[in-house]
Amino acid sequence: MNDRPSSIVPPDAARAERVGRYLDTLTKPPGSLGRLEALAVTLAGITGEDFPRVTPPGVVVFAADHGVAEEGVSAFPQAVTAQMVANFAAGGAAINVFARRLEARLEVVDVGVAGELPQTSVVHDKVRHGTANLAREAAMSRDEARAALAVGRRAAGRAAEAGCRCLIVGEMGIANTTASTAMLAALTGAPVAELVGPGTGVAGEALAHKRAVIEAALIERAPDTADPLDVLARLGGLEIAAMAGAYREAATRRMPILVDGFIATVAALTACRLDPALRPYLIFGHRSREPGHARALAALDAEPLLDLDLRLGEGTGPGLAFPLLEAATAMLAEMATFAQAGVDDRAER
Ligand SMILES: O=C(O)c1ccc[n+]([C@@H]2O[C@H](COP(=O)([O-])O)[C@@H](O)[C@H]2O)c1
Ligand SMILES: Cc1cc2nc[nH]c2cc1C
Repeated sequence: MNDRPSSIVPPDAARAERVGRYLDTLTKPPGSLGRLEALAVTLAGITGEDFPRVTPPGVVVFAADHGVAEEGVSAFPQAVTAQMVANFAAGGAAINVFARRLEARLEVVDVGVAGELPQTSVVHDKVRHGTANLAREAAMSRDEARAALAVGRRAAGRAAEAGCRCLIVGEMGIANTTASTAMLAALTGAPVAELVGPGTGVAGEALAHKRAVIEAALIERAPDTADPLDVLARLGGLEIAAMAGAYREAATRRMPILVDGFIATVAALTACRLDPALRPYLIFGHRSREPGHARALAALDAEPLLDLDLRLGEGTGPGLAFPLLEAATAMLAEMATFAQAGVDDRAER
């Protein structure tokens, strides 16, 4: 647990309740817009506004490399992390496409890519050139984990200062499903066999090898499972730490946070273990195909908005779910009440 008091205030429960009552005055049978109504209530509580605004959204993609890639745990080579950062910078990745449709502010942050990146449109906030191989030694030191958390806090702070009203957090890091699976096993006690999955597409013997690498690392790194920073440092990733830091900063600023898939949810679980006050600020964008995601969501008692068989990362699930948040706020702000529209409500019948 965190040794400092939380900087996150609880959502405004009284306002959320008032908005819930107001929803029942709008021209629809009470509750008939289902989870969209729950979303509107949640957003009112988070923002402290009767008519919350979520536009423009800010998308931050954290990129970092993983030493454990040398164990052959990914279907793609480590160089793809830097190559995809170049693709993000050029505007050609899936998240670029979705962010443009949302008119989102998009920032790509190098928190730990191996090698130097030339792109000027990328925020260079590198803590180290990729983690160490967690199969052989701790992925990083506690100080490096803290530094990566701070990278995330700064990025969320920039999004807020730029006027963003909702934070979408994505990641890019070859082999980060190995780190995330190891962290999730440590944080929940679930067997690796239940959590491990294909990531970018490993199958058959390669998947059995990935499982064995993670199981051995859990024994050899022996993290203190009650200490989330220890789990992060020994088994985690720089982008995973940065995501956790970004969530915390956004919650401190009362911004709703849309969480992506497997890696993003493991980062969210880590951040909630560091500070449980974060949890009400998290809205889960989608259920990933990665098998461990179900367990990570269950650990957070989370029900995601979409289930589209995605397993990409980058913030793409939230990029697709964001229009639901917009619809929830527009419904609240623009629908007529029974009185305004001259529609009989049940009480008058
Ligand atoms: O978000 C997810 O649920 C997700 C599931 C599987 C893979 N990914 C992405 O794929 C990469 C990690 O896969 P791997 O096989 O290299 O560990 C990393 O860049 C993630 O963004 C993402
Ligand atoms: C091509 C590619 C794109 C990605 N985006 C997020 N993770 C990724 C992994 C790969 C391999």
